[in-house]
Formats: sequence, structure tokens, C-alpha cells
Amino acid sequence: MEIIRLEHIDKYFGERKALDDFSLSVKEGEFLTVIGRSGCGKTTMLKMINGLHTPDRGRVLVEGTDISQTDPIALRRRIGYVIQNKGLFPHMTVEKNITYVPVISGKKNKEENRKNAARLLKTVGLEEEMLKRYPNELSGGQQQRVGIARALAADARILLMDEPFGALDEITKQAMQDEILRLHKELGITIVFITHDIREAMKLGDRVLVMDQGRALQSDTPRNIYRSPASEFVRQLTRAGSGVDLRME
Ligand SMILES: Nc1ncnc2c1ncn2[C@@H]1O[C@H](COP(=O)(O)OP(=O)(O)OP(=O)(O)O)[C@@H](O)[C@H]1O
Repeated sequence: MEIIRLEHIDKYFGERKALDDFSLSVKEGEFLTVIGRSGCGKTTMLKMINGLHTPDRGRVLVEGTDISQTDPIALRRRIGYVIQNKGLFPHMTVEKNITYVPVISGKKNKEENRKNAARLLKTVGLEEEMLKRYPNELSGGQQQRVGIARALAADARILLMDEPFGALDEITKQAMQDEILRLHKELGITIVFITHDIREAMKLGDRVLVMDQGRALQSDTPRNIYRSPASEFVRQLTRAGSGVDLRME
């Protein structure tokens, strides 16, 4: 079943066209990785899904409903959103961070919320005693885990991740990649995951979407992308050590 659908989206920032007739369909339970040069529109596309950006043309459907017809706050609360670094509230404990959305959504039972937060921490591989800590008392990898736990706290069925592991060292990054693969399998959630790292895109994605200049260049399984790249750019991208620098526009 289709869970996310973007139909012929155009998005302008002033004169600049960030998305150009962009369409996408994501199936429920799919793990989609998104890769492309800096500035090609990846984040803009992701923010279309949870309504942080609105299209100038086209429609966005989540679970079959046009999101322009739904309450944007309710939409954002049921879609998990994990970003690099700046995700957690620094002045709140881990517990408060994780229970933030459930609490503002009306779940006021403290004991139940605490139990739920402890369960989620365990799900992402952290100890319950971390509930009392503040974000600056955690390592980068631990903060990312809390970010994921928080995104899952509202029983999200969709997780949007924007370069979540970009700032982590290689070893922590690999551990987190394995962790997110496990979570995806266990929870059956749908994940849209932006990365600059082609190895990460190929390792995690059931399907890899390559974007360029606001358009979808190719979207296929890692194997097919590797075997039958749609263009020279995609071919170079998938060849390890090809020297393609995605951070350059
Ligand atoms: N709020 C904004 N105001 C003006 N221009 C914007 C805004 N957000 C994005 N843009 C522009 O739209 C284009 C697409 O940006 P976007 O952040 O989606 O790219 P990206 O592929 O996610 O890049 P990166 O990989 O560097 O994060 C860029 O040229 C960017 O400068």
C-alpha cells in the first residue's frame, strides 16, 4: 500500500526552483534513501511530506489524504522527524525530550509516560538510567538514539531522517546504521532517509532515490542502481572512490 505520494511538485524560493515537477510514491514499510548533490532539493522534498514546506504546484498525500486538507500540527506529530545535531531540546532531560509530543498531545499520566520513555530508550539501545540526563551529557551517537526514540514516541508510522548520522564518527555511524535497519525490520515503519554517503544509501535503502536539480534522476533498488545507472552522474556516484563530491553544488 502507498503511504506517501508527491504529485508533480514545484517549489520556488524566490527565483530559484528547488523542486521541479517532482513526483514520488513510497510504499508502506519501505526504507527509501535519498541522495544527490548539495542543494538539489532533498531537504525541501522531505519537508513537503510533513508540511514544513508547502508546494507551489502539485499535491502531497500521506496515507491517502491530501495534507493541505489536514491539521498541520497533528500531521507533524504523527510523522517522526530526525535531523542532524540540533534535534533535542537542550534544557530538557532525555525523559522530557522523549515524552514531549505525547504530553502536549494530552497524555498526562507521568508514570505511564516514564515507562513508555524507558521502553523506547531500550528500543534504541540505551539504558533506562539515561532518562535523567540532559542532551549535553550524552555522546553524539547517544543523542541521535534519543532523537530517534523521541521521533518514535508519538507512535509514528513514518520516520523522516535528514542526514541523521552525518556528524558521527565512522564506527558510531555503522552501529547506528545497523540499529536503524533493526528498528525498521522490527517496527515495520516507513523511512525516508537523506544521506550524502552513497555507501550508506546503498546499505540501508530498499530503494535509492537519486535527485538532481529538483528532479528525480533515478529510483530503484541498490542493485539495479548499481547495475543500470540512468546517467553518467549516477554511474560515477555508485562507483566507490569515483571522487564524486556531493557536497559541491
Ligand atoms: N528557506 C529557503 N529560502 C531560500 N532558499 C532555500 C530555502 N530552503 C532551501 N533553499 C534553496 O533551495 C535549494 C534546495 O535546498 P535543499 O535544502 O532542499 O537542498 P539539499 O539537497 O537538501 O542540500 P544539502 O544536501 O546541502 O542539505 C537550494 O538551492 C537552497 O539554497
